[in-house]
Amino acid sequence: MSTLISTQGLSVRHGGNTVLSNVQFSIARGEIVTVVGPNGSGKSTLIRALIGLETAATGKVSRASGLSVGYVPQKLHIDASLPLSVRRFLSLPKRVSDAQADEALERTGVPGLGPRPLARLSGGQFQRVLLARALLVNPDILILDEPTQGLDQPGTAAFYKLIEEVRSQTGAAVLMVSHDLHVVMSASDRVICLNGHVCCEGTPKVVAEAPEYRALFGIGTGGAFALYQHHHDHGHDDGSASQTCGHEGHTHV
Ligand SMILES: Nc1ncnc2c1ncn2[C@@H]1O[C@H](COP(=O)(O)OP(=O)(O)OP(=O)(O)O)[C@@H](O)[C@H]1O
Repeated sequence: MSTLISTQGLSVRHGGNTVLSNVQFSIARGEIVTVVGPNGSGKSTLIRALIGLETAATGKVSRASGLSVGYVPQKLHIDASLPLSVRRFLSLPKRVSDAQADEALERTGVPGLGPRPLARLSGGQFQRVLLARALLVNPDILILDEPTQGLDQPGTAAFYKLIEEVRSQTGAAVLMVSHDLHVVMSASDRVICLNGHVCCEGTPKVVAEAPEYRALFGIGTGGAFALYQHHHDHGHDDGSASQTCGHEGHTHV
């Protein structure tokens, strides 16, 4: 398996706070990996570090040479008065032909939106346009930070189906941050549960059964209460080392 991006002992600080500590991460061609974790657990920071938007305090990030990344950020505020059409937006920052733009919009299920003002799209249409723009760089890896934010359940399910289609058509790896736990569990090859460090990771099944995951997300008998009292002295089925999982009073999502 060829690794596209990896980190070795990555720590990131914001001000005096260590937001990520000692993260080992890697993603290979064609994999769908999802990062889950409570609010403020460092998910966006990890994503941003992977694409070079955050500086490592310790450790490092390695990217395959010539890697093409299609990135959909968590937030993109579009001024409602900005007279920017979908078509023009798709040509930022790099110009694309009408044929390429049409194909990308077709592929993401929103054909014909080109002339529409970007600021007046629905949430679901906007996410699909963002995905179309990310696909235009012919990515080796698509990185999506909470791509279904604000979408209803059918919209969310349709979006993940689309992501899977893109993966099977292009072979691109997909790295997502998500709060849609149920969908994550069915749509990902691998799940990483983050809480300032990697609490647990593995196949969706392994993670769903991991005590750290269940505690963080309030699943099972202990629920949210277990957040404050559970222990992490256990081994993992996948042979990875035991980890300690510190909590700073996060509530579950
Ligand atoms: N630029 C910054 N300056 C200072 N602190 C920051 C900055 N960016 C993030 N942080 C802090 O780092 C921590 C992790 O933030 P991050 O956005 O990575 O979390 P997250 O897991 O993506 O959260 P959410 O689920 O709420 O989107 C938070 O405590 C946040 O306040």
